[in-house]
Amino acid sequence: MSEVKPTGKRLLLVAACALVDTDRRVLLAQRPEGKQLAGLWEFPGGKVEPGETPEQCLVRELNEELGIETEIPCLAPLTFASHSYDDFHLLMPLYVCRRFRGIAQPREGQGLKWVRPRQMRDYPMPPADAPLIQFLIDLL
Ligand SMILES: Nc1nc2c([nH]c(=O)n2[C@H]2C[C@H](O)[C@@H](COP(=O)(O)OP(=O)(O)OP(=O)(O)O)O2)c(=O)[nH]1
Repeated sequence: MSEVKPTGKRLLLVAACALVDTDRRVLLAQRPEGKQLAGLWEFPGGKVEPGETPEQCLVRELNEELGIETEIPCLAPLTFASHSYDDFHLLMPLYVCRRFRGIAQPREGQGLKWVRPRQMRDYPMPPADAPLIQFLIDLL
C-alpha cells in the first residue's frame, strides 16, 4: 500500500440538515452573494462552534437562518460528507428532520426552495453535497 500523506489542511466541522416536509420535499437554501460558493444550493446548517455539539448547532442554526424550531431528538443522522476544499477539509454530518415548528423564512436573505430529492440534481450544489443526494432519494 502507498503511504498516505497528511494534507495539512484544517478540518472544518459543519452540521447540515435535510428538513423534510409532509410531501417528502427537502428544503434547500441558496448561498448569498459575497460568500464562498455563492449562488449554490445547500442544506441549512453551519459551522459547529466550540463547546457545541452538532445537534445543538443545528437547533441554533435552523432557528437563526430560518425561524424553524426543533429539538435534538427530532434530528436523525443520515450520512456525512468528507470533502477537501482548497483551504480546508470539510466534515459534514447530514441529519434528517421531519418534526419541526414554523414556516421556513429567509432570515439571512437567502433563496429557499422545497425540492423533491429526485430534482435536487437540477440545483447546483457545493461539490461536497453531490454524494449526499442519493441517500435522500433512497430514504424518501
Ligand atoms: N450549511 C452548509 N454548508 C455547506 C454545505 N456544503 C458545503 O460544502 N458547505 C460548506 C460551505 C462553507 O464553507 C461551510 C459552511 O459554513 P457556514 O455556512 O457556517 O459559513 P459561511 O461560509 O457561510 O461563512 P460565515 O460567514 O458563516 O463564516 O460548509 C451544505 O450543504 N450546507
